[in-house]
Amino acid sequence: MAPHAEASNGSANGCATKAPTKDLFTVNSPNVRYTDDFINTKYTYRTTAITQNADGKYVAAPKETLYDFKVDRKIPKVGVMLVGWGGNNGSTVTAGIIANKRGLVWETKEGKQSANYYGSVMMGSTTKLGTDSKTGKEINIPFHELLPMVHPNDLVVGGWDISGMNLADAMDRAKVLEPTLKGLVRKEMAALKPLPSIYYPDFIAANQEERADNVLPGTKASWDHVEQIRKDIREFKSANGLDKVIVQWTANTERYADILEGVNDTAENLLQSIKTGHDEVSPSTVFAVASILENVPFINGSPQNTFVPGAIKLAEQHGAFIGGDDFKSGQTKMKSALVDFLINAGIKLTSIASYNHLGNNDGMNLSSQKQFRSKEISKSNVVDDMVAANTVLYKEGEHPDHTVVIKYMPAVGDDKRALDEYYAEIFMGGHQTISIFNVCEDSLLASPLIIDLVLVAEMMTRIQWKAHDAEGGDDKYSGFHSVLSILSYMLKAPLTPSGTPVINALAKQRAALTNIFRACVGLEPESDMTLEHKLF
Ligand SMILES: NC(=O)c1ccc[n+]([C@@H]2O[C@H](COP(=O)([O-])OP(=O)(O)OC[C@H]3O[C@@H](n4cnc5c(N)ncnc54)[C@H](O)[C@@H]3O)[C@@H](O)[C@H]2O)c1
Ligand SMILES: O=P([O-])([O-])O[C@@H]1[C@@H](O)[C@H](O)[C@@H](O)[C@H](O)[C@@H]1O
Repeated sequence: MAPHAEASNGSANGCATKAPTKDLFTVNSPNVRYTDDFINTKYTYRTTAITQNADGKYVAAPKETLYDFKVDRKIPKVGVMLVGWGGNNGSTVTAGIIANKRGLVWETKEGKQSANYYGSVMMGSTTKLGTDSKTGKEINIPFHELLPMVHPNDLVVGGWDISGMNLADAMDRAKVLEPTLKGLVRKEMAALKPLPSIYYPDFIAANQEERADNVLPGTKASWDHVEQIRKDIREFKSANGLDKVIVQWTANTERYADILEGVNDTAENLLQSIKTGHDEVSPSTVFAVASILENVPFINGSPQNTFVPGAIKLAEQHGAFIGGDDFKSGQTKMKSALVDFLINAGIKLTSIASYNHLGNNDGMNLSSQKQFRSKEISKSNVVDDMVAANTVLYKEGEHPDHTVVIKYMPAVGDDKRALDEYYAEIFMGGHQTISIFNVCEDSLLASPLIIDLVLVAEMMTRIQWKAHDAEGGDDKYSGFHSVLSILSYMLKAPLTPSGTPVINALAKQRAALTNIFRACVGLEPESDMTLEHKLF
């Protein structure tokens, strides 16, 4: 097995498709039917339709839409190919999966530390299944058990990097993990070497050039690059006996690409622009196009506008999944929860100052203005929906002052220092000032998100839906829309289907993820009304 494709878990090319694992629960309902291969549900989606009558008064009417969902229970053998595999996130998540797979325990100054998946919603959190019919107590289950999901220990990891450093040396370069842990995974990591990648210098900071020693010929888009990446994906899948591959961008933040009519505005123009080597097509867009043409999900963990209109249209034409943008790991995750809380508590946030400094290579790349601008955009838009939803506090177009500052300070390495000040108006002219000092070990916060994005994106490839009707054959089923907005909980700037709203409020994002998964097994959304504890 080629080293670059060597499974991080050393898995043999055994049986690619596993039988359904033992389920933690079954749903007892006339609307849910289990077969060996599928969970079939008839689901009533209940919403409230609003109209406005002549005198401007709203009229709210309950609305029901019937869907059939079908979930493939067979858990496939899945590989993830990381673009930027040799980076801090890529090397850290790879070592983390190996450590969990082997159940490693290592010495630290605080004593023994066991491998875990803390920070992963799928692997580290629980969700309420329901209420015990005898005791009335909440029954919570691991989120991962809600649907038949891939286990991250079984993921095969590979990928590309413009730096040819093997993953053991890259792990040392990253300076994220404890030496004792690194020693336990070094041998396996040393056998993992990133595939050569495409490098278009104009899209990332000039300070990245010194590590670019593992690059394919050509410094701007070419169809050879698309074909090589497609070939890499096919070979990785075959060499590891995989059923599926997910590609994820965790490479450097690129500058925004200009949206140009005739260049990247349609799928056809984008494909033609790659063929003619247009210099406004970025490496991340080339990876997205190659993944779409291979029909493997592509997720963008960085803030640049990888998904130019032509790339989105291409994904829709091919029914391929795309998701992004920019892992929501620390400062912004906190912001999307705190702003939601403050505004929904009726507190008028008037100013948000977000500063951070960090000393890793990501920070060095972001010290270049054009790359910082990509990050500033993704970190700034996260409050828009919450502000716009509260017309009591904010007039049309009114919003809090919001500034984002990022500085590169090598000394602190990957341990980013985030300082935030939230300033708000409260009752009768009072003010509230909230200051937060948040040391984020960036790659240890981002790595579980990389895993969640893979697990959820892969699960979505096994969920189909159709409008419920009496006959409705298998051929009527479809996949979810190509743009996987369900991934938004893990992302700063959620990509949504054209014309649909962007939801940044963290609690709403998690509720959407939870309740869509519940619908797929025929369960109602969790409303937290607990009327059983109020009406008796
Ligand atoms: N908490 C976090 O770490 C976090 C949060 C949100 C977003 N991100 C984003 O994730 C990305 C990775 O973060 P990181 O800390 O691992 O950065 P990093 O700089 O350590 O790793 C990026 C890797 O990408 C490689 N690379 C650059 N261009 C490439 C190309 N065209 N093809 C293949 N490889 C390429 C670099 O050689 C490097 O190894 C960055 O864009 C960052 O902004 C990180
Ligand atoms: O997710 P978050 O902590 O808000 O944002 C982080 C930024 O604050 C940091 O400067 C950057 O280097 C990371 O890539 C990440 O984007």
